[in-house]
Amino acid sequence: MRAAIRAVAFDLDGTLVDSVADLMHASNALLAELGRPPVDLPSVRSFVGDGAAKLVERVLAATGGVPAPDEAARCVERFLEIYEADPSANSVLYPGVAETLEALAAAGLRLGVCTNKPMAATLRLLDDLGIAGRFAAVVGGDSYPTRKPSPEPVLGLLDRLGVRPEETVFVGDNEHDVAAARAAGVARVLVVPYGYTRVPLESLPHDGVLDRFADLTGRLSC
Ligand SMILES: O=C(O)COP(=O)(O)O
Ligand SMILES: [Mg+2]
Repeated sequence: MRAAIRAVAFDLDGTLVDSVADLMHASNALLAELGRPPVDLPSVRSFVGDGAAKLVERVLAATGGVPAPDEAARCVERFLEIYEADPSANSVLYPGVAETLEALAAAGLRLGVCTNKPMAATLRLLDDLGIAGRFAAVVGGDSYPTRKPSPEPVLGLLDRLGVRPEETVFVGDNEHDVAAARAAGVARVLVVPYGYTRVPLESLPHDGVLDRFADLTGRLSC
């Protein structure tokens, strides 16, 4: 018999929040300080998903090249300083997210976030958008030695939520979410079609596409 679903784990960027405008803003503030040209929204969108250090590396590669490791590390630090100061000025929840989280929490489900975004910026963003209180646990890209597509942060999140993988549905937007959740052994992996995926969703081993985020409430029973 299949275990009943007791928890839902969510990816953040591209799944719950359209955050790319603020990531672009922080990237361009860094580039201006370096005397480099700005990057545009579609480029930044394609750079998101592997955490802040990779995002900055891709931004630098696209605007004149990646500097030596020390200098690149300073760029990541400066980017985070700028981004963490205001990660939500132009970021919005996708349609249906606030209502659906409220309905799931009211139904007694344990909700969690597993993102590759560093924790400090993640907590500030969730707080600014008014949904921090919905989550019983949050795991960021710097919470464990590895990030998604490793299953480690997913398993860490489930541990903090006090649920087993077979009692959990994971909702994400890209190939790292599907790989990490599958490797963690969750009951079901659902994907949203509006996020920042770099590969076609139909090529990924997920269990279904949520055409509307609100459809999630109907997809949690067997
Ligand atoms: O790459 C990031 O910083 C965040 O990405 P995620 O929330 O989609 O995991
Ligand atoms: Mg994502």
